[in-house]
Amino acid sequence: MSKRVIPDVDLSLLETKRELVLADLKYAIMEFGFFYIVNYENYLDGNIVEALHGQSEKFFELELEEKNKIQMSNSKHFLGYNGLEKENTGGKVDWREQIDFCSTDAVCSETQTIYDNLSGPNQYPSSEKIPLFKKAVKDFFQALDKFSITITKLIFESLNVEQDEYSMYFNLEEDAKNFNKMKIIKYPSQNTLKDLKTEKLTDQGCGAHRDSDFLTYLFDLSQVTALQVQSLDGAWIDVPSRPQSLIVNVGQTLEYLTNGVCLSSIHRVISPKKDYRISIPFFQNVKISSILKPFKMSRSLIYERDERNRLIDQNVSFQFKPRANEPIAKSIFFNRIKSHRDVSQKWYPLELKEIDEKAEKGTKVLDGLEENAELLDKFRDLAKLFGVVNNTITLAIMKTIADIDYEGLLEQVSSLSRKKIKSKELLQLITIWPDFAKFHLNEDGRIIIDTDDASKRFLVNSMYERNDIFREKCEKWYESNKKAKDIPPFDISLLHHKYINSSPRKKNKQAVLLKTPRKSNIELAALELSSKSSIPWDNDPFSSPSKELSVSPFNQMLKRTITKSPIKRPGKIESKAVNESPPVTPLQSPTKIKREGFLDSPSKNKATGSSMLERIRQKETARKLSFVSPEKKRLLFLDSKTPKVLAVLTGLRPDKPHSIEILVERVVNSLSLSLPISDKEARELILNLAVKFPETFVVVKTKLITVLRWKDFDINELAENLANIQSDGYDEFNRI
Ligand SMILES: O=C(O)CCC(=O)C(=O)O
Ligand SMILES: [Fe+2]
Repeated sequence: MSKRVIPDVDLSLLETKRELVLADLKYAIMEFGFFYIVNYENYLDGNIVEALHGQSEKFFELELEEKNKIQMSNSKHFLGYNGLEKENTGGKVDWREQIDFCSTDAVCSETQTIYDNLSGPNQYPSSEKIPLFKKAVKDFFQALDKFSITITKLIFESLNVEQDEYSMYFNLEEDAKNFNKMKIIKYPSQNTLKDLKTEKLTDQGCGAHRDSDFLTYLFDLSQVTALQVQSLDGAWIDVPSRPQSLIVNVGQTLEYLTNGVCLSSIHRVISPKKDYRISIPFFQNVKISSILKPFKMSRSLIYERDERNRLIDQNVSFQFKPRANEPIAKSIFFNRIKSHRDVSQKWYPLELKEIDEKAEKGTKVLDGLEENAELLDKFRDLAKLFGVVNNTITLAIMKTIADIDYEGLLEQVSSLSRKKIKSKELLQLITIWPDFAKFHLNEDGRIIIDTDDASKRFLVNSMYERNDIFREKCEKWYESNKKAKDIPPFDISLLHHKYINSSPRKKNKQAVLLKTPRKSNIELAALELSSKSSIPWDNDPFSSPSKELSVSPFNQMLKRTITKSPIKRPGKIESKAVNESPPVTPLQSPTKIKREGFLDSPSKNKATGSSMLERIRQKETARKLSFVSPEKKRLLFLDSKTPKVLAVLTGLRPDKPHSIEILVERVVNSLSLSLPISDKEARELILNLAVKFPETFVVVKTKLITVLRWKDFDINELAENLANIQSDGYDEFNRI
């Protein structure tokens, strides 16, 4: 994982291979939040950037006294120069000097609120000392204001967000002014810093943080690598300086607007060892009067987001959350107040006092927002856990009419999450969403989930929406309990109460047990397998004859076994590509076994009217249906991966032919984090789409190249159909 490299987006391919560029972009913003833009000459004049770099060298060579003439504290707009030791991140000094500019410059709109002070006149160094500096800055802004809009349009195109939806956040016309910012930064080398002989010295060039803007474009012409980004598993990976390429990273505003689909990654700068480094980040913002509201993202993107989020390590903080119904300017403004105390003391003493007082009261001020970081972190974990629980119960109720045993659920969820989930955490979910599933106590005093009730709530179609509903509920709970230290777990003594009330119902429940399974076994097996989607192909349970379908937890459930296998110790995220299947835990309530015995009695069941003979027949049919040949199992296993491949294709243009080889690469890359698969497997999956969905996909083979073409499709519709299609058409590949 830590060896993974930051992806490239090659703009020279935009004219000829637009869909490839869009797919690269989508992959980069969703899986990394960081990427290089290469070959951008047609869209951005590299000379402008080089000119500014040259002027920046000259500026930093000026005497400190000269630089301090334009120090930031002169400006109530937070614009100007800051020398060393003026900025902190995470309570430590950032060893860098820098000058801040804004693109709106003197175009200062009428000041209606205090936040409008974010725009104002820039401060430039004396034109006698460096005559070309001001022009270089202005040219840079002009070029980047325009370039950033080009990239913005591509980003939204790659995510299928229509211009109508996002145009309110930007001035999209040519040469329109947006509120963008820029810094020119110099990081002294560790060697020179040593001479300072200060106790505060560390190698922190800039502490770990996430940018709160929309997108950041970083020019790093010194060619000194110092920037690092944290990958999903928490490892720091270098973002090397590369000639003729610029680094772009997703800010929290884009992450928020896309409902977490885009990833805003944590990054930091380590002071360079020998040589100083100059970098120029351009911070693109949305209109600062905007009140942000996330776009409705497509289901397939939400699915990909959730799959990715399952891999995120604990350290990555909760999603950025702007103040409800307040302009983004307020957040940016309070950020500035917090970061630049000397400016605030002079220009905004009351606001600074207010922030300090709040901080003292124990409420952390995060990104200028008044937030309870610890609680938000808990929600982040809880949202991940909910995803797993939601998935598990949904699949379980499709496979069984038996009640789900709480302890079994806990073990199952632990094994799928690859860490020990505490009962408390599961009960916290119920606090947040009490009606999510009905929990009861059974005759033995064990907690069970009433599957009858759950099946009404858990329609598989709404599985993704449930994750979103949960997030909304978290937000609501958080809004009214911001000061809470923790989320209280649901009080199980209340369950007892419920059981007594609902005990007459229990009798009917037994009748329900006679129902035949709600789904065909084929469908069930496919669903079951999709729950194992994070197991790499090499670990395919069907590749080795010794690993039978019965290893699956859900199959165990079907077999009504009560054997409990030990929980595997949770591994670190690095161990994602495990060499074995997750441990097996039965979900079914042990009490169910008793009921089966009861139901096997010769009497006719009152509720369903089925005789013992009928029940034996039903059982026999179910047994026959549950026999699946190893080849069929393999095909079903493949089917379980098809929705993911479809999700990747939704990011590409439907009206054009796509080379199979390029698609293979795309699928393998896009799924590399959530579902590592081989080229061979990806090819098989892609080609098979034309067999499975001949109405939608067609494979065309020419002498030189094999391509896939397809009509625009609804991923949910295809995924649903998938379960109904018999998986026996694979040898048709040979005919292609
Ligand atoms: O200078 C760099 O490489 C990164 C700077 C940065 O992340 C920032 O200022 O937000
Ligand atoms: Fe940054």
